[in-house]
Amino acid sequence: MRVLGIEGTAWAASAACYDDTGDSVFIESDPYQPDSGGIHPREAAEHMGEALPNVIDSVLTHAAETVDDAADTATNDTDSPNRYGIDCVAFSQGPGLGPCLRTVGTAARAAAQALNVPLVGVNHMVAHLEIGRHQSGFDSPVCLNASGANAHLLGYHNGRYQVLGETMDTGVGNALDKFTRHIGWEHPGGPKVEAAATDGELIDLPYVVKGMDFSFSGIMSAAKDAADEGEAIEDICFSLQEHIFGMLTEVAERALSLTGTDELVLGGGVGQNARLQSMLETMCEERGAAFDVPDNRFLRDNAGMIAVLGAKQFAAGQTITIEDSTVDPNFRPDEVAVAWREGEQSVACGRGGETASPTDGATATQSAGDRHGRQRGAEAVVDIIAPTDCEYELPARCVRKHRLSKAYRHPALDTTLTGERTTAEARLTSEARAAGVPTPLVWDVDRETATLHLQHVGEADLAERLTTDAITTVGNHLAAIHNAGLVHGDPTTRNVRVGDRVWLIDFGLGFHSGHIEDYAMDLHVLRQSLAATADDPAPLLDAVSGGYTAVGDTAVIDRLATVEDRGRYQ
Ligand SMILES: C[C@@H](O)[C@H](NC(=O)OP(=O)(O)OC[C@H]1O[C@@H](n2cnc3c(N)ncnc32)[C@H](O)[C@@H]1O)C(=O)O
Ligand SMILES: [Fe+2]
Repeated sequence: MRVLGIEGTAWAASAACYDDTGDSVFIESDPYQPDSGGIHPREAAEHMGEALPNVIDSVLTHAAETVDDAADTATNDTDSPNRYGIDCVAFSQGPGLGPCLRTVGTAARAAAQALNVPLVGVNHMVAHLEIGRHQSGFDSPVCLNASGANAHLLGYHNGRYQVLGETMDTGVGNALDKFTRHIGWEHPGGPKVEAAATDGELIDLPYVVKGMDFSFSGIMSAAKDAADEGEAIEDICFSLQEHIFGMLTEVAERALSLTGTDELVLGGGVGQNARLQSMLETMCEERGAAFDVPDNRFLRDNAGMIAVLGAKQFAAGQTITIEDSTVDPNFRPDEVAVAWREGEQSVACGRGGETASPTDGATATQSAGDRHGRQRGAEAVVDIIAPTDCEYELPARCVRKHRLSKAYRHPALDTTLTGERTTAEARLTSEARAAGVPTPLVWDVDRETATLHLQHVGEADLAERLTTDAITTVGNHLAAIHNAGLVHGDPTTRNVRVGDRVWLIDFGLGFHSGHIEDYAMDLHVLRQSLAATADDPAPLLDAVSGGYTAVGDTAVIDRLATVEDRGRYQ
């Protein structure tokens, strides 16, 4: 099969021919370079209008020259529209800049009609991740897309690419580009930040992770302010990379931990960054997970990824009529019916929990959910310990939680984060308990070694025993802590323990707040973890709202709708 792919969502006017015999991809691209500032949508669309016909022509010329390789469909008649051996035209239907997308849509319709072949509409974000899965051969990986206008973690579950986590404001590339524009550098800024970062030293910038979601607006303002105040640009660039890529690597690790999968692929233009690649590689190595990055030509915007996914969609019968081929600037990846993977394994197939062998001193008396003495989460190692295995006397059922130092992170940032989170966890765990919510008693906290001694609670993680009753209780508990001005920060199904009661644990990302936006984010993080891992999420999602409303403020539920509907492509 041969597919003509067409891309042009923002800056790359690109066409490609994918031939599944031999898995070959021929790409021809013509980038738009703004004279000054960032991408101007109208100028970019004009560029698409001029450049697309040329790149399509080059690709068709290549297709005609190599048509013998696709002899099954081609004819030798030089007047036949099928002399290129093309079976369908696939194009980026969204997301992207409206004026650019409309130009691409027009070019794709014209090409499909001229070649007399069907049209396939491709979601650009799904294409960024499918190319990684295609090239790696992984079964059901977590996919980190780090592109210009977006940043998110996706995994296949219940017939869709579910969003495990995403930016709550700007895309990662756009965040870097906004900073470089502020200091007067030409677009695109990402590669220039990478080059400048080689000589930098760490300065303090905001680091914002909320469950598996994250935000870049605070860090961008802080970086611009630092530049205005005369900080060395190399230091800002270095620190931007350490913070932003550290955040992305951390949430990727959380997603691996939550889903239980051990495969990660990277996609998107920012994925070309060597520091981001090495952080992810180190993180995966530490966990024993497999990591794969496609070649640069498939990371930045390109029509090759559109043609490869187009071929999969075509084979699954996903062609569209001209009438249905309107473009969608806000096309979300989780709107796509992933027909080409029907019946395949979910990303959450391994979510039975992470375990490692017990260490010396671990007791053999664990409850059902703790199959071994040691649990390794995304952040910490938790050992169930005997009362005698400590310098001071402990009650019988105890855990020692040690936050691990992460080799992928800058050492100074690592020390700050592990220390702050250890202290926050001790404080907020106790405060939530005082607000009437079951949480472990805190026996001791040592910020220096990032270690806590906590009461052992519950029998299993909620992830292993998802019931509407338990979720309703989690809704009650979240409302109760919010009523007390506390935010959990990471209430996924791995941070709730169930047994005789329902316990909230792991307040390491918790903080004090009176803002309903922060409360709504807690509910969003919980809902996202359910939607991405539960077999039948609908009743569980209802239980979150039901439980919350029974105890808390309905304004938070209203805000949740806004948070989840928010257009996040900037
Ligand atoms: C919707 C679509 O138009 C958009 N595509 C897009 O923005 O182009 P993409 O090629 O995926 O990513 C471009 C971004 O990638 C950044 N970038 C490129 N090389 C980089 C590098 N070495 N380090 C950091 N950022 C880099 C650029 O600065 C720019 O912000 C998207 O996928 O979000
Ligand atoms: Fe892109």
